Amino acid sequence: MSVAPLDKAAILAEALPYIRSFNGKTIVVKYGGNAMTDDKLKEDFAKDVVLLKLVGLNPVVVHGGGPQINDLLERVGKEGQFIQGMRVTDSETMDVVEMVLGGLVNKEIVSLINKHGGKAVGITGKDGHFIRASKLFLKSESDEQIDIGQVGDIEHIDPSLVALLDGHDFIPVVAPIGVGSNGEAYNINADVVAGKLAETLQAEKLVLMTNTPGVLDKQGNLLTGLTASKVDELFADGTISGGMLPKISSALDAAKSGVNSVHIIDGRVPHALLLEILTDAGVGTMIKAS
Ligand SMILES: Nc1ncnc2c1ncn2[C@@H]1O[C@H](COP(=O)(O)OP(=O)(O)O)[C@@H](O)[C@H]1O
Ligand SMILES: CC(=O)N[C@@H](CCC(=O)OP(=O)(O)O)C(=O)O
Repeated sequence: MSVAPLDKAAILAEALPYIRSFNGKTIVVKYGGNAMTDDKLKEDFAKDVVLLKLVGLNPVVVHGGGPQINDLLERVGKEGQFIQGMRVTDSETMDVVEMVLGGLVNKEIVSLINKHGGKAVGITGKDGHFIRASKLFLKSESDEQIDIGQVGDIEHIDPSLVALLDGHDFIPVVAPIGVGSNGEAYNINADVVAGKLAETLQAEKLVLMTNTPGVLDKQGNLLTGLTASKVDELFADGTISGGMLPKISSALDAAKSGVNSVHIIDGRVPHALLLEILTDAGVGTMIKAS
Protein backbone atom coordinates (compact mmCIF):
# COMPACT_ATOMS: atom_id res chain seq x y z
CA MET A 1 0.00 0.00 0.00
CA SER A 2 1.38 3.41 -0.82
CA VAL A 3 0.40 6.41 1.28
CA ALA A 4 0.24 10.14 0.80
CA PRO A 5 3.32 11.73 2.38
CA LEU A 6 1.51 13.38 5.29
CA ASP A 7 -1.24 10.84 6.01
CA LYS A 8 0.01 10.30 9.55
CA ALA A 9 -2.39 7.56 10.67
CA ALA A 10 -1.74 5.48 7.59
CA ILE A 11 2.00 5.95 7.96
CA LEU A 12 1.85 4.78 11.57
CA ALA A 13 -0.07 1.64 10.67
CA GLU A 14 2.47 0.80 8.01
CA ALA A 15 5.40 1.71 10.19
CA LEU A 16 4.86 -0.69 13.10
CA PRO A 17 6.21 -3.87 11.45
CA TYR A 18 9.23 -1.93 10.17
CA ILE A 19 9.89 -0.47 13.62
CA ARG A 20 9.82 -3.99 15.09
CA SER A 21 12.09 -5.49 12.47
CA PHE A 22 14.66 -2.64 12.57
CA ASN A 23 14.76 -2.38 16.37
CA GLY A 24 18.33 -1.80 17.56
CA LYS A 25 19.67 -1.78 13.99
CA THR A 26 21.91 0.87 12.50
CA ILE A 27 20.77 3.01 9.60
CA VAL A 28 23.37 5.24 7.94
CA VAL A 29 21.77 8.31 6.38
CA LYS A 30 23.78 10.48 4.02
CA TYR A 31 22.31 13.96 3.87
CA GLY A 32 23.59 15.60 0.68
CA GLY A 33 24.29 19.31 0.43
CA ASN A 34 21.88 19.51 -2.49
CA ALA A 35 19.05 18.20 -0.32
CA MET A 36 19.60 20.93 2.31
CA THR A 37 18.09 23.70 0.28
CA ASP A 38 15.04 24.69 2.26
CA ASP A 39 14.63 25.42 6.01
CA LYS A 40 11.36 23.49 6.30
CA LEU A 41 12.92 20.40 4.68
CA LYS A 42 15.88 20.62 7.04
CA GLU A 43 13.53 20.75 10.03
CA ASP A 44 11.59 17.76 8.67
CA PHE A 45 14.83 15.84 8.21
CA ALA A 46 15.87 16.53 11.81
CA LYS A 47 12.44 15.46 13.12
CA ASP A 48 12.64 12.23 11.12
CA VAL A 49 16.07 11.40 12.54
CA VAL A 50 14.84 12.04 16.11
CA LEU A 51 11.78 9.89 15.55
CA LEU A 52 13.88 6.99 14.20
CA LYS A 53 16.03 7.13 17.33
CA LEU A 54 12.98 7.35 19.60
CA VAL A 55 11.43 4.21 18.14
CA GLY A 56 14.59 2.18 18.71
CA LEU A 57 16.71 2.45 15.55
CA ASN A 58 20.25 3.81 15.54
CA PRO A 59 20.44 6.51 12.88
CA VAL A 60 23.97 7.68 12.02
CA VAL A 61 24.03 10.84 9.90
CA VAL A 62 26.82 11.57 7.43
CA HIS A 63 26.40 14.92 5.74
CA GLY A 64 27.75 16.56 2.63
CA GLY A 65 27.84 20.26 1.87
CA GLY A 66 29.25 20.61 -1.64
CA PRO A 67 27.05 23.60 -2.63
CA GLN A 68 27.72 25.26 0.74
CA ILE A 69 31.50 24.89 0.18
CA ASN A 70 31.08 26.41 -3.28
CA ASP A 71 29.28 29.43 -1.78
CA LEU A 72 32.09 30.20 0.65
CA LEU A 73 34.77 29.56 -1.98
CA GLU A 74 33.01 32.09 -4.20
CA ARG A 75 32.99 34.63 -1.38
CA VAL A 76 36.77 34.31 -1.05
CA GLY A 77 37.18 34.58 -4.82
CA LYS A 78 37.82 30.93 -5.64
CA GLU A 79 35.94 28.63 -7.99
CA GLY A 80 35.21 24.98 -7.20
CA GLN A 81 36.58 22.47 -9.71
CA PHE A 82 35.53 18.81 -9.84
CA ILE A 83 37.12 15.81 -11.56
CA GLN A 84 35.15 12.54 -11.63
CA GLY A 85 32.78 13.98 -9.01
CA MET A 86 35.64 14.85 -6.61
CA ARG A 87 36.60 18.40 -5.62
CA VAL A 88 40.12 19.49 -6.52
CA THR A 89 41.31 20.50 -3.05
CA ASP A 90 44.36 22.75 -2.62
CA SER A 91 45.32 23.78 0.90
CA GLU A 92 43.27 27.00 0.84
CA THR A 93 40.25 25.03 -0.37
CA MET A 94 40.86 22.47 2.38
CA ASP A 95 40.59 25.26 4.97
CA VAL A 96 37.25 26.28 3.51
CA VAL A 97 36.08 22.64 3.39
CA GLU A 98 36.96 22.17 7.04
CA MET A 99 35.22 25.40 8.05
CA VAL A 100 32.07 24.60 6.14
CA LEU A 101 31.76 20.84 6.75
CA GLY A 102 33.27 20.58 10.24
CA GLY A 103 31.77 23.93 11.31
CA LEU A 104 28.75 25.49 9.66
CA VAL A 105 26.95 22.51 8.17
CA ASN A 106 27.78 20.03 10.93
CA LYS A 107 26.66 22.35 13.70
CA GLU A 108 23.50 23.38 11.87
CA ILE A 109 22.41 19.73 11.63
CA VAL A 110 23.39 19.05 15.25
CA SER A 111 21.39 22.08 16.41
CA LEU A 112 18.32 21.11 14.40
CA ILE A 113 18.31 17.53 15.74
CA ASN A 114 18.76 18.80 19.28
CA LYS A 115 16.03 21.40 18.83
CA HIS A 116 13.63 18.56 18.06
CA GLY A 117 14.53 16.51 21.12
CA GLY A 118 17.48 14.41 19.94
CA LYS A 119 20.98 14.31 21.42
CA ALA A 120 23.20 14.84 18.40
CA VAL A 121 27.00 14.96 18.59
CA GLY A 122 28.93 16.35 15.63
CA ILE A 123 32.25 14.73 14.75
CA THR A 124 34.75 14.72 11.92
CA GLY A 125 37.14 11.89 11.13
CA LYS A 126 39.76 13.80 13.11
CA ASP A 127 37.86 13.18 16.36
CA GLY A 128 39.39 10.13 17.99
CA HIS A 129 41.24 9.62 14.64
CA PHE A 130 38.22 7.64 13.60
CA ILE A 131 38.46 8.08 9.81
CA ARG A 132 42.05 7.49 8.73
CA ALA A 133 42.90 8.48 5.20
CA SER A 134 45.76 8.85 2.77
CA LYS A 135 46.01 10.89 -0.39
CA LEU A 136 43.74 9.73 -3.20
CA PHE A 137 44.93 9.70 -6.81
CA LEU A 138 42.37 9.39 -9.58
CA LYS A 139 43.07 7.49 -12.79
CA SER A 140 42.66 9.04 -16.25
CA GLU A 141 41.17 7.05 -19.15
CA SER A 142 44.73 6.33 -20.26
CA ASP A 143 45.48 5.03 -16.75
CA GLU A 144 47.59 8.00 -15.67
CA GLN A 145 47.47 9.32 -12.11
CA ILE A 146 45.56 12.55 -11.55
CA ASP A 147 46.55 14.57 -8.48
CA ILE A 148 43.54 16.42 -7.01
CA GLY A 149 45.27 17.70 -3.88
CA GLN A 150 44.13 17.01 -0.33
CA VAL A 151 41.41 14.51 -1.22
CA GLY A 152 41.41 11.40 0.92
CA ASP A 153 41.16 7.71 0.27
CA ILE A 154 39.77 5.94 3.36
CA GLU A 155 42.33 3.60 4.91
CA HIS A 156 40.36 2.62 7.99
CA ILE A 157 37.26 3.58 9.96
CA ASP A 158 37.30 2.85 13.68
CA PRO A 159 33.68 2.03 14.62
CA SER A 160 34.17 2.44 18.37
CA LEU A 161 33.45 6.19 18.60
CA VAL A 162 30.16 5.91 16.74
CA ALA A 163 29.25 2.76 18.71
CA LEU A 164 30.01 4.57 21.98
CA LEU A 165 27.72 7.46 21.02
CA ASP A 166 24.96 5.10 19.84
CA GLY A 167 25.21 3.12 23.04
CA HIS A 168 24.54 6.25 25.10
CA ASP A 169 21.55 7.40 23.04
CA PHE A 170 23.46 10.08 21.15
CA ILE A 171 23.00 10.55 17.43
CA PRO A 172 26.35 10.79 15.63
CA VAL A 173 26.52 13.46 12.91
CA VAL A 174 29.63 12.89 10.82
CA ALA A 175 31.40 15.44 8.62
CA PRO A 176 33.35 13.73 5.81
CA ILE A 177 36.86 14.78 6.79
CA GLY A 178 39.61 12.22 7.24
CA VAL A 179 42.91 12.43 9.09
CA GLY A 180 46.31 11.40 7.73
CA SER A 181 49.22 9.83 9.58
CA ASN A 182 50.67 13.28 10.35
CA GLY A 183 47.37 14.71 11.52
CA GLU A 184 46.69 16.40 8.18
CA ALA A 185 43.07 16.86 7.04
CA TYR A 186 41.66 15.16 3.96
CA ASN A 187 38.52 16.12 2.11
CA ILE A 188 36.50 12.98 1.38
CA ASN A 189 33.36 12.72 -0.69
CA ALA A 190 30.45 12.30 1.73
CA ASP A 191 28.93 9.41 -0.22
CA VAL A 192 32.22 7.54 0.10
CA VAL A 193 32.32 8.10 3.88
CA ALA A 194 28.68 7.06 4.25
CA GLY A 195 29.21 3.88 2.23
CA LYS A 196 32.35 2.86 4.10
CA LEU A 197 30.83 3.69 7.48
CA ALA A 198 27.72 1.65 6.67
CA GLU A 199 29.99 -1.22 5.70
CA THR A 200 32.13 -0.91 8.86
CA LEU A 201 29.07 -0.76 11.11
CA GLN A 202 27.36 -3.52 9.09
CA ALA A 203 24.34 -1.24 8.90
CA GLU A 204 20.92 -2.56 8.04
CA LYS A 205 20.40 0.23 5.54
CA LEU A 206 22.29 2.98 3.78
CA VAL A 207 20.09 5.83 2.56
CA LEU A 208 21.62 8.48 0.32
CA MET A 209 19.47 11.63 0.21
CA THR A 210 20.04 13.84 -2.80
CA ASN A 211 18.28 16.21 -5.20
CA THR A 212 17.00 13.80 -7.84
CA PRO A 213 14.18 11.24 -7.61
CA GLY A 214 16.92 8.59 -7.81
CA VAL A 215 19.11 7.31 -10.63
CA LEU A 216 17.60 8.34 -13.96
CA ASP A 217 18.15 6.89 -17.40
CA LYS A 218 18.95 9.12 -20.38
CA GLN A 219 15.22 9.75 -20.96
CA GLY A 220 14.75 10.81 -17.35
CA ASN A 221 12.96 7.65 -16.19
CA LEU A 222 13.62 6.42 -12.66
CA LEU A 223 15.74 3.26 -12.49
CA THR A 224 15.47 0.88 -9.57
CA GLY A 225 16.78 -2.54 -8.58
CA LEU A 226 20.22 -1.64 -9.96
CA THR A 227 22.82 -4.43 -9.86
CA ALA A 228 26.59 -4.40 -10.49
CA SER A 229 26.27 -5.35 -14.16
CA LYS A 230 23.61 -2.70 -14.85
CA VAL A 231 25.72 -0.08 -13.07
CA ASP A 232 28.73 -0.98 -15.27
CA GLU A 233 26.52 -0.41 -18.33
CA LEU A 234 25.34 2.97 -17.02
CA PHE A 235 28.93 4.06 -16.32
CA ALA A 236 30.08 2.92 -19.75
CA ASP A 237 27.34 4.68 -21.74
CA GLY A 238 27.65 7.95 -19.79
CA THR A 239 24.21 7.79 -18.11
CA ILE A 240 25.89 8.39 -14.76
CA SER A 241 28.10 11.45 -14.38
CA GLY A 242 29.32 14.07 -11.91
CA GLY A 243 28.29 13.64 -8.27
CA MET A 244 26.34 10.49 -9.14
CA LEU A 245 29.62 8.63 -9.90
CA PRO A 246 30.95 8.37 -6.31
CA LYS A 247 27.39 7.92 -5.06
CA ILE A 248 26.70 4.82 -7.14
CA SER A 249 30.16 3.33 -6.60
CA SER A 250 29.82 3.72 -2.83
CA ALA A 251 26.28 2.38 -2.86
CA LEU A 252 27.35 -0.70 -4.78
CA ASP A 253 30.41 -1.33 -2.61
CA ALA A 254 28.24 -1.12 0.51
CA ALA A 255 25.66 -3.52 -0.95
CA LYS A 256 28.44 -5.98 -1.84
CA SER A 257 29.94 -5.71 1.65
CA GLY A 258 26.95 -6.78 3.70
CA VAL A 259 24.76 -3.68 4.01
CA ASN A 260 21.31 -5.16 3.63
CA SER A 261 19.75 -2.48 1.46
CA VAL A 262 20.98 0.70 -0.17
CA HIS A 263 18.70 3.44 -1.46
CA ILE A 264 19.20 6.70 -3.31
CA ILE A 265 16.23 8.95 -2.55
CA ASP A 266 14.98 12.46 -3.21
CA GLY A 267 15.68 14.55 -0.13
CA ARG A 268 13.42 17.30 -1.51
CA VAL A 269 10.33 15.18 -0.81
CA PRO A 270 8.98 16.08 2.67
CA HIS A 271 9.78 13.29 5.16
CA ALA A 272 11.43 11.22 2.42
CA LEU A 273 13.57 9.50 5.04
CA LEU A 274 10.66 8.25 7.12
CA LEU A 275 8.74 7.20 4.05
CA GLU A 276 11.71 5.19 2.82
CA ILE A 277 12.47 3.47 6.11
CA LEU A 278 9.08 3.02 7.74
CA THR A 279 6.55 2.60 4.95
CA ASP A 280 6.03 0.37 1.93
CA ALA A 281 6.32 3.37 -0.36
CA GLY A 282 9.83 3.01 -1.74
CA VAL A 283 10.92 6.44 -2.94
CA GLY A 284 13.93 6.26 -5.23
CA THR A 285 16.49 3.78 -6.52
CA MET A 286 17.46 0.60 -4.72
CA ILE A 287 20.96 -0.80 -5.38
CA LYS A 288 21.63 -4.51 -4.96
CA ALA A 289 24.87 -6.47 -5.10
CA SER A 290 23.63 -8.85 -7.82
N1 LIG B 1 21.91 9.21 -14.12
C1 LIG B 1 21.74 10.19 -13.23
N2 LIG B 1 20.59 10.22 -12.50
C2 LIG B 1 20.37 11.19 -11.59
N3 LIG B 1 21.28 12.18 -11.31
C3 LIG B 1 22.44 12.19 -11.99
C4 LIG B 1 22.73 11.19 -12.97
N4 LIG B 1 23.97 11.43 -13.48
C5 LIG B 1 24.42 12.54 -12.88
N5 LIG B 1 23.52 13.01 -11.98
C6 LIG B 1 23.74 14.21 -11.18
O1 LIG B 1 24.09 13.83 -9.86
C7 LIG B 1 23.58 14.83 -8.97
C8 LIG B 1 23.57 14.31 -7.53
O2 LIG B 1 24.91 14.26 -7.03
P1 LIG B 1 25.50 15.45 -6.14
O3 LIG B 1 25.36 16.74 -6.91
O4 LIG B 1 26.86 15.09 -5.71
O5 LIG B 1 24.45 15.50 -4.97
P2 LIG B 1 24.63 15.43 -3.38
O6 LIG B 1 25.06 16.79 -2.94
O7 LIG B 1 23.26 15.09 -2.91
O8 LIG B 1 25.64 14.35 -3.08
C9 LIG B 1 22.22 15.12 -9.56
O9 LIG B 1 21.71 16.38 -9.15
C10 LIG B 1 22.50 15.09 -11.05
O10 LIG B 1 22.85 16.37 -11.51
C1 LIG C 1 36.35 15.17 -2.35
C2 LIG C 1 35.03 15.84 -2.40
O1 LIG C 1 34.47 16.04 -3.48
N1 LIG C 1 34.48 16.21 -1.23
C3 LIG C 1 33.20 16.85 -1.13
C4 LIG C 1 32.75 16.76 0.31
C5 LIG C 1 31.33 17.27 0.53
C6 LIG C 1 30.31 16.43 -0.20
O2 LIG C 1 30.52 15.31 -0.62
O3 LIG C 1 29.11 17.06 -0.30
P1 LIG C 1 27.81 16.62 -1.12
O4 LIG C 1 27.41 15.29 -0.62
O5 LIG C 1 26.86 17.69 -0.81
O6 LIG C 1 28.17 16.57 -2.59
C7 LIG C 1 33.31 18.35 -1.56
O7 LIG C 1 34.34 18.96 -1.33
O8 LIG C 1 32.31 18.87 -2.09
